[in-house]
Amino acid sequence: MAKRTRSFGEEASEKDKKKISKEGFKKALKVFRFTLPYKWTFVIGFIFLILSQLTSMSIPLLMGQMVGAIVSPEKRTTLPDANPMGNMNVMGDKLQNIFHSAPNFTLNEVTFLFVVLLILQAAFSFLRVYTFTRVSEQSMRDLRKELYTKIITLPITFFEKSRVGELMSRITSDVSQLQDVLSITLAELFRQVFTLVGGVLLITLISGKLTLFMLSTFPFLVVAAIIFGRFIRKNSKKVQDELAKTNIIVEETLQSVNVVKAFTNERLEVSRYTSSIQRVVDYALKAATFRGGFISFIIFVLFGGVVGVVWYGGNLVLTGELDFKDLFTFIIYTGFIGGSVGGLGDMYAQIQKTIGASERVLEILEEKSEVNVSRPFEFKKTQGNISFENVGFVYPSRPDMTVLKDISIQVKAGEKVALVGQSGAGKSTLVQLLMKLYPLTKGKIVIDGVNIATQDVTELRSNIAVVPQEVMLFGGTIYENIAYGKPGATETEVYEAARKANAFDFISSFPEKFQTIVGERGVKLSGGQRQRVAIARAILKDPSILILDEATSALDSESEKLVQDALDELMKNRTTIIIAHRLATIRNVDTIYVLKDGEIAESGSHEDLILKEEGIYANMVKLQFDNVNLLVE
Ligand SMILES: Nc1ncnc2c1ncn2[C@@H]1O[C@H](COP(=O)(O)OP(=O)(O)OP(=O)(O)O)[C@@H](O)[C@H]1O
Repeated sequence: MAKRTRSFGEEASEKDKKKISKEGFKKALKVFRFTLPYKWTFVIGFIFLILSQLTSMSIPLLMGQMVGAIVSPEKRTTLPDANPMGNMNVMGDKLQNIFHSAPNFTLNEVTFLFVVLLILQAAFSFLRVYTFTRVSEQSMRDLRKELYTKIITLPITFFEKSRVGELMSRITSDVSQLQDVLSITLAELFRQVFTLVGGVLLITLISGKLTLFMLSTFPFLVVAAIIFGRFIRKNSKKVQDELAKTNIIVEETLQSVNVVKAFTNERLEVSRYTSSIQRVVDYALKAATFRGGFISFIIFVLFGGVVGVVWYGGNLVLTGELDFKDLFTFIIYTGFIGGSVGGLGDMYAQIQKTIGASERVLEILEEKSEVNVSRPFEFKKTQGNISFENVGFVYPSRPDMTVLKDISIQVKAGEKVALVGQSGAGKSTLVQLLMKLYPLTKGKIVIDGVNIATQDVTELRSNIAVVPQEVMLFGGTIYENIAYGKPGATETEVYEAARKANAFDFISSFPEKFQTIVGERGVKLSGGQRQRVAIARAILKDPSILILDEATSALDSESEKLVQDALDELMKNRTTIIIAHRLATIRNVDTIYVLKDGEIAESGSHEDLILKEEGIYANMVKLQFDNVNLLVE
């Protein structure tokens, strides 16, 4: 994961940030349980981090010694020769006295030490980066896996209240944020605190007076950071909100580009987009004014501080209170400390973002799954006797509207029934309840004597196949799309299913045959062809219960015959529930149920119902018949 580079003073995304509270911290820690299996690797990484930090912190000291060896070589303790390797013991003694004023080393010695230090530093840094990345990559893989498993096993009610884009961003950007923290931010935070505390301690050892002088510039920095920070945050938030609105315009218009074009609203959309991005620029410039002011102020104070330190330290050198090389070391440490103070602001923003991300991730992880994928599943075929007993239902998202009041339907194994009724009568809802997509409000649904409320959803749904109105194909080959009905199906089984579904011929007519790519980026299949692929998929699944949600848009008669024949093949020996729109197709079913106001208003065979005077079904048939006649005329 690449480090997110952010310029000094720039704010992290405002909406992603959370106030740092005890609760937030606790939650963030919960997400980090995914690192536990790799804790020892993490500890090793941490040791390397400390070692690399110690080596970094020694650099200014050695630089001071180097300067000392250059500017006043006469004061150095004499050594017999310039060969540093032969005098390790003497070097050891000198190292212990590194804080004392006399320059200890010859230029060669100190250069040698420097090289050793740099090699160590390089090795430690490499090992630190590698081990931390290892921990973060592995633990975030585990987290992503658990998150995806959780999302895909959540009940449909969860998806009704969440947007797909949002869920995607949890798996992608929220987890990336956590990953950044593990591989970069934690180490950076430690480094900066270490540099700050260690640096201040070291410069205090060099000169307490000068340290106090240097630290006196800090309050200015802190007050400025608080005042400017508030304005910057306010404006950055506005920029981000406006940017989000701009993105929504792009997303919505691209998704419904057909509508935009049909209504020739390109000009309108361009002007909507233009004014929105202009507002982004306005707010961004306002924020930039504060950010620029803040940065110039900080630069002024930082460099002013350095000038002040050089001036005051220079005076101490002139009065003999401080050695020149120590002043040099002091100034470099001051630079280190300044850098870490500047970085801490960004760290704070990163931690806030992390808390936000971990809260959102946890929110999903704490939802209740309807499927346990880790439990082995054994397929048990049902016979397909279905009984709806006084079923009542209200959608959880619309508690004020009773969709189904009291429905009782018995379907024996192998029977075919049809549900008819006006649009919105609750036909689709009833079959969704059979698939246990929602819990019933009242009554029960029993399959082969088992109340589905107590049944495992995988067991239940593995016995049901749906051929929906709008067939969705996955991006992939036709072969893969059919085989989706039975993962692991043999080639012969897939071809056989395609043949039974009347799909073999049209598939064979494509140059790539079964390997033709369909879906968003592939070949567009016609409505009838898609239906036949869906039927082949269902044939392969070989369920005992079949749900057919009839396509409302009539296919042309040839295509309709092919689809109908395929459906007849599919329906053989299966309990079938047909959600019917075109009544002509359900004449032969065993029972037709007419839904009205959440209840069964009429039921019986086509012949029975058609004879009912003023009957709802008889009326519907008459209406459709009249329409067809009108069309023919
Ligand atoms: N997920 C949902 N959340 C809330 N209300 C819903 C949901 N799905 C459907 N409804 C409402 O429930 C009622 C029944 O819808 P349903 O889709 O079952 O009707 P239908 O008879 O299948 O209609 P159509 O013939 O148009 O497909 C409608 O008023 C609909 O607005």
